[in-house]
Amino acid sequence: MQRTILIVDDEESICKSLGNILLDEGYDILAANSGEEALKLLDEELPSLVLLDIWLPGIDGMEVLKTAKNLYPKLPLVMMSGHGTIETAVKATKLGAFDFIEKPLSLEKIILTVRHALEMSRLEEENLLLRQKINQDYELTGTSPPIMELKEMISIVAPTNAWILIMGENGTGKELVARAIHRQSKRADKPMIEVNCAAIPEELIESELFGHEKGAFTGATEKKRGKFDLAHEGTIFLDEVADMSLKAQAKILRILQEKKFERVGGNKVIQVDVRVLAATNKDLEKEMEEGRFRQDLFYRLNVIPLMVPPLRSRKEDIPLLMERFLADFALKEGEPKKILGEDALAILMEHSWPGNVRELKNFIERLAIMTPSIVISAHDIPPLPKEGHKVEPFRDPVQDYVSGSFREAKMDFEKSYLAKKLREFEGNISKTAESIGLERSNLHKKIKAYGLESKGE
Ligand SMILES: Nc1ncnc2c1ncn2[C@@H]1O[C@H](COP(=O)(O)OP(=O)(O)OP(=O)(O)O)[C@@H](O)[C@H]1O
Repeated sequence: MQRTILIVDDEESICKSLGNILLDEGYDILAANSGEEALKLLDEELPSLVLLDIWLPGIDGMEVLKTAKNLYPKLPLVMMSGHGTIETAVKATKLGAFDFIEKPLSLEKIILTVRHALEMSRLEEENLLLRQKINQDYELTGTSPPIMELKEMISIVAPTNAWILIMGENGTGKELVARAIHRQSKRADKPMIEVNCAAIPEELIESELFGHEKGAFTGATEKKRGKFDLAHEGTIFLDEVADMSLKAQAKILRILQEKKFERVGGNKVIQVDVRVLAATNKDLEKEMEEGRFRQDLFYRLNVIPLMVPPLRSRKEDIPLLMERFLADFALKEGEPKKILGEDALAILMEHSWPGNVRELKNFIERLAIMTPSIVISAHDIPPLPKEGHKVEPFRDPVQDYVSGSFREAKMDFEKSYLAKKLREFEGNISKTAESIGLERSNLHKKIKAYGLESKGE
């Protein structure tokens, strides 16, 4: 693409000689001899870069810089001055100038700076477009009440720095939720680093998370930064957090509490500022009860819980999701988008999708590949498994009680509530009783009645 450079200098001869050199380099050139003229040309011609003298009659270079940065924040401006002091250079940089070149001008330096500035601005533009594309890929599709509620919650909690535990069955979109939170947070410009906790071997956990120095162990052929280090000022996303060994959980807990660590084989303490998001498809209450998940880690991570609903509880989203997956697939393959016939849709709406959105997405991709015609009809759909749901890690309490009596439901709720509260206070009956506003003796009776005796008492 042809780039236009605006040269602003009150000395006609500088405009001319600079202009000729840059013209030879293949750029289009505009010139202005005053600040007023420069601002007018900026408005009319939208150049790609400005070379701007500081000393100008009327509106001076610094003022032009300020106004231009205000109106066109992405425009690179390179300041030039014959009486340059460090202070003016610092001031110009603070106002957003790309660079500062002293007069007499070195032609080599000018050419290099111009190339560098234009390359930077091209990369910034490209980066922006890529980010927009990625954000689209990570958009949470759906307009059902549970998804709207989830989106609303995300918009409330994302801008805070709160730690969030995202729960839900496999394939419901927990990772998308984590990305949405990061994107809507104040840390959006910094990285979100994902850690698949289930995939890291226990013996490598420290080196993965904290990094290592060269030669720290056999195979450590070079220094490596850890995930926490890479996520500094950004977000770390601990996926499958319940699939770590207890030993690994203890290690993670320590760093989450102290927010500092040492690289393996190093002795420098590294301090990090990270926001932690975690996700799991397991029922952590049960995992804790059965001793597979540390309570202290649970309380540390679960500052705000978010539940991603299974697809079967928001079937009205299925048509929209299908449309999106068909469109994404067509774009990826460079083929025309296929259309799902009414009869085909009716069959797919019937299915319970135990693998949730991931299963639906894979199924739609397969259908798009296998169906030769543009319209996908009922006879193109292979038989769907008629199974009941997989064992669900999360219960919907209301669903569970529709067949029982009110009394049973109330007792069951009371029992889980008390068990949870007792766990929170590590089995201490006095503290639990005080916290929930119940007489100690009364709590004792209930603990006995529900068989909730804790080991400590
Ligand atoms: N609401 C949604 N809109 C669009 N795509 C979605 C939505 N929910 C999930 N997906 C897609 O479904 C797939 C699974 O989503 P994701 O990986 O976020 O699920 P998950 O809950 O983290 O799964 P797992 O527990 O197995 O790690 C991804 O390809 C994702 O893009």
